[in-house]
Amino acid sequence: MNISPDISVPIFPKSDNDSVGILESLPTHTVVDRTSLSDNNHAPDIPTDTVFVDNNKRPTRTTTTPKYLQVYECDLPHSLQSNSSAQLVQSGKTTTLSQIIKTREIPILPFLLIFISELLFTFIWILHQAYRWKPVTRTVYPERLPQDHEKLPPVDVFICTADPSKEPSLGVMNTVLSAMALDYPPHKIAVYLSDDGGSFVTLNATREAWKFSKWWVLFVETEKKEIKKRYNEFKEALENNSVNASGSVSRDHAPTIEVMNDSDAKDSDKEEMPVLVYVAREKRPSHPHHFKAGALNVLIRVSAVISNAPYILVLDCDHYCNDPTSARQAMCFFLDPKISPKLAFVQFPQKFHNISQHDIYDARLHYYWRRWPGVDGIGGPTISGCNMYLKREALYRKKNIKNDIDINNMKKSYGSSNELIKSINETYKQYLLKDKKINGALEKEVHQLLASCTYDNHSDWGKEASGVHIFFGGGRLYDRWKMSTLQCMCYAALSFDPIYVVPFYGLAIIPQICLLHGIPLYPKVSDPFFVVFAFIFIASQLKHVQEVMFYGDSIWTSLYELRVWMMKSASCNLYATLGAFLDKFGLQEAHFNLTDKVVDDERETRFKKGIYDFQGSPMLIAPICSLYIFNLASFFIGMARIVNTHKANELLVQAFIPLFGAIVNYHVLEAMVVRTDKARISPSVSLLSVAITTFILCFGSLILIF
Ligand SMILES: O=c1ccn([C@@H]2O[C@H](COP(=O)(O)OP(=O)(O)O[C@H]3O[C@H](CO)[C@@H](O)[C@H](O)[C@H]3O)[C@@H](O)[C@H]2O)c(=O)[nH]1
Ligand SMILES: [Mn+2]
Repeated sequence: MNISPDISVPIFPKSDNDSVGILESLPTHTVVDRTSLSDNNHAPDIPTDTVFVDNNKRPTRTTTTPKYLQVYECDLPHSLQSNSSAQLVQSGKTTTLSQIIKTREIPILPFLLIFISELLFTFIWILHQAYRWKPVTRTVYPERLPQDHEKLPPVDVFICTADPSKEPSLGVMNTVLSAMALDYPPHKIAVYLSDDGGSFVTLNATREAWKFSKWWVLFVETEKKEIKKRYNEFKEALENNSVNASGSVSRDHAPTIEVMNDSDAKDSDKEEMPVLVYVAREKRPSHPHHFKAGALNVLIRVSAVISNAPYILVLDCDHYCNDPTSARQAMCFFLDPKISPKLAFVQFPQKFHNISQHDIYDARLHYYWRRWPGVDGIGGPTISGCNMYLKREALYRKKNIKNDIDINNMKKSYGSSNELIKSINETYKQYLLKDKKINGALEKEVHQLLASCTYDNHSDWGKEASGVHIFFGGGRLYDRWKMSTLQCMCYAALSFDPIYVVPFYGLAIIPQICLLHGIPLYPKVSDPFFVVFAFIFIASQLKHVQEVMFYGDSIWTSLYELRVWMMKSASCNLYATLGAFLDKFGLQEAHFNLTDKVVDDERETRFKKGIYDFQGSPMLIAPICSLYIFNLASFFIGMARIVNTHKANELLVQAFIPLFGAIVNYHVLEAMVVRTDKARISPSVSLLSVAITTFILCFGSLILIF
């Protein structure tokens, strides 16, 4: 199931107002780097009272009720009736489970599990309150930046790609072109494309992009027809070039670094262009490559000896800049004398295109972005993987080495490359020769050292950076002991997101099993405490709806968000949590699968129509279906029990829980029994789910014997 599709759409001439992409103009958010107290060498002479950024602090809002906080009542001894057919074999004697259950007055385990689930919900809810403390939104004034282009600092742009069969060249090159065409002095931009597949398809496509970029970057409105023609030719060249895309990818190759240059330049091509560099780092099967993190580390080193810009924009290959002013906006923060000294990066939100009207998969991630102003106000958000402008100096943790001129210590920190160490100590210097060719000695250094697969093993910085699974996300730039409690709470809330799986499963199974056995877990409807219960539930739902609508989304978005949260908890977060534990205890290494960016027309149509696609692996779909069938069955059997035993007063809450789940996830039922299209839930997965449900119905009751 494609829960969060990354969908590329080609950019079109930048004068067309429909050029699209990812970097949106506002809001921008910043992060404070407490480890790097820079003196901001790169800032031009700017009076300290110049204001580039307006921190518009919204008033703190009051607390809210937890999403699933439930109150635990424990004085509930009940005679247990069971029609379970499950049988237990005990010391050679067969005893029905219901008999065992009947002999126990109070089953402790279900109460304990529900209590733990509620505690976890409460704990995560408390962590989330930190987001409400001090939300900040910011406004930038790019027009106040120095008018003299020479005063703007250079920017290196890093773009990562790995496999042209999954990440089609056209999309990748559109990203490259969007970065080259930023509204920024062209000679201050150097774009580095990292190709982890070491593929000639990507190398050739980069050469084609370089040729086209000369038209694109220097494009003027009157040449619109011409540029469209050129763009079509460029597209065609890429298509022809991509014929054997999957066969071109290699996991075992020497490094290739090619600076695109003007060997075929005509005299008329004298205008200044951004630098474009293709980098395929060395990869060997025997050496861990650390995925995107490893690729970015290589780009940091290679770019240091080629353009060494003090600021770095990181983009995924399908996240292009739709707003050409993003670099200037970022500079409003970096050049602000008050903000800059403690600033490590400026994070732009990720925006996705081709999202259907209702966004049934919650692909816009509004749930996530809604919280961003809250983290901004209390020290700054995490890096979200791409679309951020980083300060190079902060990456080097220069504060630690500022006074250290001992070359051996430097080599211990940064590895054996003299050129890299020189670049760290010096302020910005253009290393490229005029004809955009690297000189022989430097070329050797880049190939043999900086882009090699073993360089990281020989430097403290490399070991530290490579130790993080995906790049330096989530506070890598922070000294965790210097973070405020509130900021730690926000970061913890983010990291604990998958932990929801535990209380989610608790509430999706335990009350239902108890319902089937007539064991009440919650207050009676006639009990005054029931009102508290109902209030907490309704208030939490209404609070969610209010948050969604306050952000500008429709009421339906809250339903889709709830659905996606439930589906994720039931399936992918379950595996993610299990995987993390297995990895932690060394039982199974965590791995990374590249997201397929190829757009499948049929899937796209379904997506646009708001029809869920259940063609994913049965591993992902079966837990969702099983929980659905189990809850539906529990509801009906439970209702029959309530009617027969007149226990509505005691069991109503427990009947409501599966009913609520079944209504919210009606689309699962529809996909199993109503739909006939290709993307429905296949009968085999439904059957498997029925088997799993039967298993839970039979053996789930075991928890009642403790
Ligand atoms: O060995 C690899 C694997 C991936 N990538 C690149 O890394 C980027 C992200 O990979 P993708 O498969 O698109 O992962 P997603 O899960 O969609 O990425 C999200 O999650 C990642 C992990 O947090 C972040 O780094 C990304 O920015 C964020 O968009 C892409 O440009 C890939 O080409 C590499 O360069 N080398
Ligand atoms: Mn992606």
